[in-house]
Amino acid sequence: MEAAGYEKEVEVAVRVVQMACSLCQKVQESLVRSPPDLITSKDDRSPVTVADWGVQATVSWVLSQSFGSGNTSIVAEEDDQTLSSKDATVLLESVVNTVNSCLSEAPKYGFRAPEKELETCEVLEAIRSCNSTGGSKGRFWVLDPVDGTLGFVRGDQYAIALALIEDGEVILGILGCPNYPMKKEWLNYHQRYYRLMSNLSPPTFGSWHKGCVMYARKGSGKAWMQPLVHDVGELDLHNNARVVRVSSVSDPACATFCEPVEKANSSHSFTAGLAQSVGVRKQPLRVYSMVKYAAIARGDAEIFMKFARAGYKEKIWDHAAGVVIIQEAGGVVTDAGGRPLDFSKGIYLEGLDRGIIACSGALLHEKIIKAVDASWDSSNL
Ligand SMILES: Nc1ncnc2c1ncn2[C@@H]1O[C@H](COP(=O)(O)OS(=O)(=O)O)[C@@H](OP(=O)(O)O)[C@H]1O
Ligand SMILES: [Mg+2]
Ligand SMILES: [Mg+2]
Ligand SMILES: [Mg+2]
Repeated sequence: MEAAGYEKEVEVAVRVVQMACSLCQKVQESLVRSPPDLITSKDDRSPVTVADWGVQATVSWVLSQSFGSGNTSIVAEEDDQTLSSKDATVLLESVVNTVNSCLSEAPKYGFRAPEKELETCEVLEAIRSCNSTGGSKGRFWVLDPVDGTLGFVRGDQYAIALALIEDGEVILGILGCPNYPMKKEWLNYHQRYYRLMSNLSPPTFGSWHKGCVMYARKGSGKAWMQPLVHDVGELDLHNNARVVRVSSVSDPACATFCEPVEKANSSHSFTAGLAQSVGVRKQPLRVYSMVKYAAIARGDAEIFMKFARAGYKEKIWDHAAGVVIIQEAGGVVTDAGGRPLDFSKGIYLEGLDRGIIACSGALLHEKIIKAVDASWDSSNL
């Protein structure tokens, strides 16, 4: 990434996301092998795991160390409520161990490890301190420690998403995609491999570069991708990252659209109607997490649509990193009314018109927006 400010922020953020990817790979490996007292449910019945809390604590601790705790404001998905309750001692112990094991490897990622292992109260404090509520003034980080937790617990795709917002604008976005290989052709190999995982214990697990980290700075006109790394020598952003670009396909007949796996998160029937009306012929690519944004940014798919049920309010951590990466890779992201997503109104994307549409180019985007208008009134959304 060329020198134009935010060098330290980019370096630190990419490296801490790399570190978080490694944490998640280890937890996912243990979940797939021996399910699961490391998973629990939140009040809305969505899953949360040792990895969600572990990543949040680790990223919070590293950002505070790197920029000073007084200068580090973080909006993040998880809180410490469940973990602090009396009957969560085993879970909490597991989170603390996971965080300490991850931080002991900090030097591999160019950070200083803590002088001694973090105490339970320090881990809880690191999680709790991510309590910014965002807004239109000043600087804050936005973190989704594990996006697509459902995919994560199912041994499938998930992402670690970190963004920096200043005065309501997303300035940096980093997406760690531990199961999304540098080349999409490697995906099949990976999926076959994972299905076998519960019976096999391959000695090389974790040592092959089966994931990637993507990142972009607003206004740079470039988005980058780096393989997952396991040593400080491989971290060099100049030598070990390559520019990614959106697809040049603009004919809907040749385009692929992606959407959430779960019908509960986005109406599959509505998007199927839209796809048909604009002439998209291929089957939708249903992928967990912000890996969908990564897929558009690097040209593996052309369209991403999400239409949540009425009343659901999208959260900023589910989109901030992905939006800037797609935009800098040459794509377009708006709500269904064609307006930019507004990250300046707190933790929710307030005022979002119906749904989210991300496309590799303006032509496809315009077609989808028109199709939404044409079919919205007869939809049940
Ligand atoms: N009802 C409803 N509608 C829409 N969106 C919801 C809903 N409930 C949750 N969420 C948020 O969706 C995030 C996961 O989105 P995905 O695109 O990965 O969905 S899916 O799992 O592929 O179906 C998921 O992110 P994580 O919690 O980080 O996994 C949630 O923030
Ligand atoms: Mg969640
Ligand atoms: Mg999420
Ligand atoms: Mg999450």
